[in-house]
Amino acid sequence: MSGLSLGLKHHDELLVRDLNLTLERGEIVGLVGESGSGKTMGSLALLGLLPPAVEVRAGEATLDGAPLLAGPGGAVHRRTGDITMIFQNARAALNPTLRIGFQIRRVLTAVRGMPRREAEAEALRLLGRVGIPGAARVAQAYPHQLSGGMCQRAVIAMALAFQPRVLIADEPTTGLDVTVQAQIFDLLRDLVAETGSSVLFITHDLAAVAEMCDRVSVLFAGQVMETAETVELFERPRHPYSEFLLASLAPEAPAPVEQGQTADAGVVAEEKGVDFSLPGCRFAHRCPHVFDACKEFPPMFPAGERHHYSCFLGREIPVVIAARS
Ligand SMILES: Nc1ncnc2c1ncn2[C@@H]1O[C@H](COP(=O)(O)OP(=O)(O)OP(=O)(O)O)[C@@H](O)[C@H]1O
Repeated sequence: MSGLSLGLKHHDELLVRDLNLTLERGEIVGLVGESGSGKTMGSLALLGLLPPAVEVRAGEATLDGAPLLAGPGGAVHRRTGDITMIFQNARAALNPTLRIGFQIRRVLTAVRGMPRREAEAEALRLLGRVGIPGAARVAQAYPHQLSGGMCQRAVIAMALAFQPRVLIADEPTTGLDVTVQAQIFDLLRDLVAETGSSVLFITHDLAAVAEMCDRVSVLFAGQVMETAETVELFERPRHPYSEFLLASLAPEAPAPVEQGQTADAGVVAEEKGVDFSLPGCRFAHRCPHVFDACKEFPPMFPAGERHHYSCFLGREIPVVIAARS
């Protein structure tokens, strides 16, 4: 995905600005950011499922070289199931009036054209594959009869039924207890290794990124602040916002508190103070290093082969900006 910009219809401001994202086969890429930073809208654009008030202003996306999204207007061309998404509240993603097994079987017959008998057996195999004990019994159950963790496993089984090339996992373990969370992480990692699908892992939790992701993009108020391999980001962050997030992860260091914001062990809080109509860096109002250059929108500067960051700090200030200030 390159240069994706999203805006509210009839408004000039951009909700997401110039989002670039690449997923290699079998790779888990994290999109981390606080509530409202645009993680979900960015992925919904790929699915052609943006809410009516939100539109694609610019950007393109391809899937295995084939065009997927061509903005503005954002026409989406994809085969059903090429990209599937799992959400935080798995129970809500399931139809409460239909048995689990039927819901998975329906995908297999409708999307993959499997005969009914074969689909029945495959649905049970998938339920077993995602670690559901007693798959035959669970296939007969309704969603309300399952725990939250079991519902998420069933939703992952349904996602697998599509044989997706890309799985978007939007906060898939929020609300689940830590043991179940760890099991779901293990499951997703195993599935990626097994199927070669790619995962776009959306989260507000940097610790989850450390555990799950090969690479990560850090989003703040619709602007990508930094993108790097996960280890590189943790060891050599270049953006002040990434540094701020990482500092909040360190157990011995009290989280930096800036202008009323608190950070809780790498879990990013909700951002409320951004004026989306201003042209400059969106983190400027919270940045301890803010200077004149930040009135302009910072491009992505390279810090390594797969490491880029959007900040003028430590950079030559472009002549055009120096002249204005
Ligand atoms: N249905 C909608 N119609 C119009 N604007 C929306 C809608 N849903 C979200 N937005 C706006 O789009 C922006 C990005 O929201 P988005 O849901 O993508 O953030 P997010 O990072 O996924 O947050 P969260 O972690 O809370 O899900 C926000 O400014 C939000 O107010």
